[in-house]
Amino acid sequence: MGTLAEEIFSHKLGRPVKAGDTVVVEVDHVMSHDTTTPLAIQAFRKLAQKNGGKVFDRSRAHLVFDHIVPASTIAAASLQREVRTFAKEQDLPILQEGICHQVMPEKGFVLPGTVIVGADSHSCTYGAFGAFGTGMGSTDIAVAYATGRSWFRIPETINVHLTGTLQPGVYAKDVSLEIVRRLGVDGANYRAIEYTGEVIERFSMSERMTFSNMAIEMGGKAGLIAADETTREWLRGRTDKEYTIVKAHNPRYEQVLEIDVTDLKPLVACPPDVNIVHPAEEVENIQIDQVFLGTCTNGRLDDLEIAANMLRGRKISPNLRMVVIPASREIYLEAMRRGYLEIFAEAGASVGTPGCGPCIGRHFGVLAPGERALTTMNRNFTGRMGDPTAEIYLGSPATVTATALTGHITDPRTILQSELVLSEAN
Ligand SMILES: CC(C)[C@H](C(=O)O)[C@@H](O)C(=O)O
Ligand code: SF4
Repeated sequence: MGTLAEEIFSHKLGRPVKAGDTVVVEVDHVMSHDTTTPLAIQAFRKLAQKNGGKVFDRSRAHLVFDHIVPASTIAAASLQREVRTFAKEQDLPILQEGICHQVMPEKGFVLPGTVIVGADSHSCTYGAFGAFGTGMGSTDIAVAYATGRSWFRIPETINVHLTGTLQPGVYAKDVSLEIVRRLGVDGANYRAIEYTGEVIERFSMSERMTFSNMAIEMGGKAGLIAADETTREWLRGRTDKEYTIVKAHNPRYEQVLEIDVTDLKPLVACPPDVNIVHPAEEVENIQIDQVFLGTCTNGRLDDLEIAANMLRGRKISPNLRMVVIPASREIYLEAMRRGYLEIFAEAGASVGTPGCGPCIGRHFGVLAPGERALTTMNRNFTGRMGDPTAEIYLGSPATVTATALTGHITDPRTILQSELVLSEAN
C-alpha cells in the first residue's frame, strides 16, 4: 500500500517501506557527465581503494559527455581528457551521443521499478518510465560508483492529477509551466511529484519526460509517472531485460493538485524564475534576440516535428538567431531522414550537434549583455546562457518557433490557426 515512490522502494527492498523511512538501496544505474565526473573521480579515488579502485559494476556505471561537446575551451578539453583517462582505467565506454537524460533511456538503462542516480539535477527525468531517478552531488555519486549503493529518505508525495483535453497549440510544456506556476519553485522541496490522470495516460513518452524533467524546478526529488503499455512499447527493442511495472496502491498523498487542462493557453515563463508564468498572448510585445529549440526538456523528435511543420518553406525573422539542437544522435538521425534538419537550415537556423548546447551558456549560442532569449529549456536563471544581464524566457517548441518567425514573443495559435499542422501536432 503506497505512493509510487513508496512502492518502487518497497519493490526494490522486498519489504514495505514508507515516506520518512531512511533506506540504503542497491541502485540499478549510476550516471555522471563531462562536467560532474571530474569531481566524482576525485572522491572516487579516495573511496574506492579498498575495492581495488574499480567501479562496482561496469555495465551499470555510465559516463556521458553532453554538456560541453565537442569541447569549446581548453579547460573543458582538459577535464574531458581526465575523464577519458579514468574511463580507460575502468574500461568504461564514454557515451557521447546526446544529453544524458535522453541517452540513458534510449540505451534501455531506464526501466520501470528501478532506482537510478545521476550527477545531474534533471536525473528526475527517468521518473517518466516509472523509475525513481534523482540527482545527487558528485561525492554521493562517487559513493554509488564505488559501492553500488545509495541512501535515501523516502519522500512524501504530491499528486498532480491532470484531466481534460488540450486545445490546439497547447502542449505538455505549457502544462508543465502551469504546474510550476501553481506549486512554486520550492513547492515540492524534497517531495516526489506523482503525475496521474487521463492527460498523462494519453501522452507519449516524450511528453511524459517533459513533466518528469521539470519536477526539480519545483524542488522535487523525483517526478514519477506509472509505467503502462506506452512505456512498454517505447522500451520494446531497447532492452531484453525483464522489469516489473510498479503502480501506486491506495496511496496517501501529502497534497493533491488537480488541474483541468482544457482552458490552458500557451504559456511563457519570464525571468528570473520558472514560476513567473504568463499567457504568451500577454507578453507578445517582448522582442527576442535568440530562440533555442532543444535540451532534455524539449529536444525530442516530436518537438522538432512541431517546429519543422511550422517552418517548412518559411524563413526566421532577420532580427533574431535560431539554434536547434536535437537531444540525441538517434533523434538527430531521424530528424535528418525526415528532412527536418534541412527545413531548419533553409529557414535560417543553426543546427548543432546533439548535447546540451546553449542551455548552460558554456558551449555556443551565448547571450550578450541585455539580450533576450526564448527557449524550450527548463530553467531561466540569471546568467545561465551567458551575460548576467541577458534574460531567458521559457516556452513550448511551438511558442519558440512562432517567435522565431516574428522576432517577438508570439502565441503559436496565431501562426498555427489556419494550418493543417494544428491537427497533426495534437
Ligand atoms: C551542469 C549540471 C551539474 C547541471 C545540473 O545538475 O542540472 C546542468 O545540467 C543544469 O541543467 O543546470
Ligand atoms: S540540456 Fe540543459 S537542463 Fe538538460 S542536462 Fe543539459 S544543461 Fe542540464
